[in-house]
Amino acid sequence: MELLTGTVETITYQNQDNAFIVFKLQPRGQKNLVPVVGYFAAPLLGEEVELTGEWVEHPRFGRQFKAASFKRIQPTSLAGIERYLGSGAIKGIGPAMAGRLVKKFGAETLTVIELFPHRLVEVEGIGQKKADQICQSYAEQDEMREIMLFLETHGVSGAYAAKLYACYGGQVVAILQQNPYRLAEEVEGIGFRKADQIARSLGFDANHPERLAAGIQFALLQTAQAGHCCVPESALVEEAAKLLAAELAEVSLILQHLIREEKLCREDFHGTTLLYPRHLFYAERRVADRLLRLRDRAKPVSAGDHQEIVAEWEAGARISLAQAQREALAAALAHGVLVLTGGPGTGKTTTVQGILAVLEQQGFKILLGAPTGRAAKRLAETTGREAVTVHRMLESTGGLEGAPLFTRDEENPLDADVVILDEVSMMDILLTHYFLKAVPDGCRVVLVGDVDQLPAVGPGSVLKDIIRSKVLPVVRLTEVFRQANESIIVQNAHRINRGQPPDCGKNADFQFHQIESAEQVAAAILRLVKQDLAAEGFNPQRDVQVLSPMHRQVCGVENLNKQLQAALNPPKEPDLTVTGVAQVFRSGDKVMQMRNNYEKNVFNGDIGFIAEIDTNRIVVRYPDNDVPYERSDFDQLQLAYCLSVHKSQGSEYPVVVLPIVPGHYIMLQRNLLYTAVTRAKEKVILLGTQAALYTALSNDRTRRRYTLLAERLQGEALC
Ligand SMILES: Nc1ncnc2c1ncn2[C@@H]1O[C@H](COP(=O)(O)OP(=O)(O)OP(=O)(O)O)[C@@H](O)[C@H]1O
Repeated sequence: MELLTGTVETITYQNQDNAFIVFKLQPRGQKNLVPVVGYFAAPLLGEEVELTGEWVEHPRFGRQFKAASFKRIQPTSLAGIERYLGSGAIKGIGPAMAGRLVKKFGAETLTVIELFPHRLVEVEGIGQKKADQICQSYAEQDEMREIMLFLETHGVSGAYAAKLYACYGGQVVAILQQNPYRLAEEVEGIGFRKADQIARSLGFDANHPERLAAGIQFALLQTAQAGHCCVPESALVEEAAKLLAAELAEVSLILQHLIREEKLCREDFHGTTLLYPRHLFYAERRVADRLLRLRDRAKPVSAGDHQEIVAEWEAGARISLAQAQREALAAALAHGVLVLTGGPGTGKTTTVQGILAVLEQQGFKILLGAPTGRAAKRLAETTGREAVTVHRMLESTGGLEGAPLFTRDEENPLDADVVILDEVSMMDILLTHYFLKAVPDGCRVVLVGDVDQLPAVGPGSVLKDIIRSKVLPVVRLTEVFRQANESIIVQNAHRINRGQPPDCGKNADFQFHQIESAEQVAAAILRLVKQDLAAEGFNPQRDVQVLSPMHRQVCGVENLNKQLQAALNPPKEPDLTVTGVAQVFRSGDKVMQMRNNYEKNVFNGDIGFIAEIDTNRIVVRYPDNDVPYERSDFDQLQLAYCLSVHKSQGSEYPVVVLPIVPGHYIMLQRNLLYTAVTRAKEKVILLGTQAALYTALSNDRTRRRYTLLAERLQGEALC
């Protein structure tokens, strides 16, 4: 290992994700600049650093210094001090001011800022306020430097330093030494694994109680990520013990402690102890309470026979409703809560129109919404009224994932007599909780959705649980009104839902391409999208949506995205490419927002196109707005040429293309195929093997999610 000391001249490249950095160094006492590469947080321009590393010969870039670590040394030369101060690192000092400071205080400049800041006002252009600002910013830099050094010594990339500093200020080091596991709960972007890495490097024992407690919480949240609201105690202990490589008894002991301290919640149900993360426990309880209360407290409708009101509407609208549709209208008049479910073409929209009309006739103020932007847009189109996302209805004001902030709540409820929500199969327990909190007493709630679709990505199976409970009014529409010749997609969706193979014989709007190998399927998808469908007049980017059951493998989302990007949006010269998390973005790319971002007003599943791109900034054009992303937000975006079926929920596309190959067998489920097919309006193309198709059709074992919502609604005696 060699030592190399010098001044940082330019930062050539910096990758925020893995902290890989390339910069040019002016070695002390030498004339020529030297390229340096390494894995650490970037030093500041003009900073003096001492590098430890070795000289290597890069096949393309030639001789360079590969630094294993570096230490910052305060700049000593006048030019170095000026450069450092003028680099923008210190708030209130630009290059010109840096020059004036160095001219005035010379080699003592940094000492003056640090120890005699009252002298700063001697420099032209610095008043007391500016002097205070410089002094404070310098102190912060100093603290940051200390934190970075501390983190680097413990094997954590300095990229986390800014995050930690923003959260804890100067307390970071003290907090890390006391309980680094706090980070997993308190700092966005740091999970248990990272916190554990820091803790272990700080010398925390593998069986330290804080470690075991954090591991249990982490395991519990992972079950929520898999869609459960709660988990049996024995399963949690086993999972946490495996994760922590700890004894079951040790984990169990800490778990009891956490329960006593109410860090997580417990419910005994028929001899099984179920454990909940606190927020899901309260959400589930309140959703049940609220639904029962709303069911029984609806503002009464004006006198009149409900059946007559419905019949009157039918006559006026010149429509003859099916019996179940009539029941739905009457139930909406009679009860505070109504669930309306049914597959495609069973007349849900028509029924909603009827419900709207009869309730509006009562003089009720009605709001319409859906969990995603696309679904809200569709609802607006089919009803001809304003419909918004649930987030917008609740007037979201930001907050974090899992802890959103809404203006509308029990204290400031929605101004409505009726709220109708569509695509409720996509509502998880938390969003349902926030929604119901904001519904005032006496207001009617109509929940519409297709219970056979995949459940929400988030925890719970709200729609299914409500139906299972049998204590709230539910109308299930089963009669398919669309004729076979009108929509082969609808007919086939119902066949799939019954476990029967789709009819792919004659109709070009529902095709099955028998292809044996996954590689050939991927190649056929590219050809279809780029050539065949384009030749039929479909826009490959806007009209066609490729879906996939899985992320990995040749026909998985990741690979198909890469290939479709190369085929549909190849690099243009000169074209800037920006590397996000494991993917490359280019101008014009079709991308999807991966999680709710209340501040940017863009939500999980929204799709747009990259309108502007720069190393540190991307602007995505969504249908309703342009949204800028800074580098640190890039991980919120994913290429959307191909989407997982889960992510496509609630959206519709003219054409859906779906690989269905044996390699995806874990995910080959009937409701997944059903969800994918029902996304298409005009055409469905399945590519793969008959065997894989039959596997999907015959697998209707949808994994039951652990929730007790149905039991709570039924008033089961829970502890
Ligand atoms: N009672 C009825 N009698 C005759 N036709 C009906 C009846 N109800 C609905 N339809 C017709 O059936 C078709 C499907 O109805 P609608 O759009 O309401 O169903 P949907 O469940 O919302 O379907 P999708 O989810 O596919 O949009 C429409 O053409 C509609 O006009």
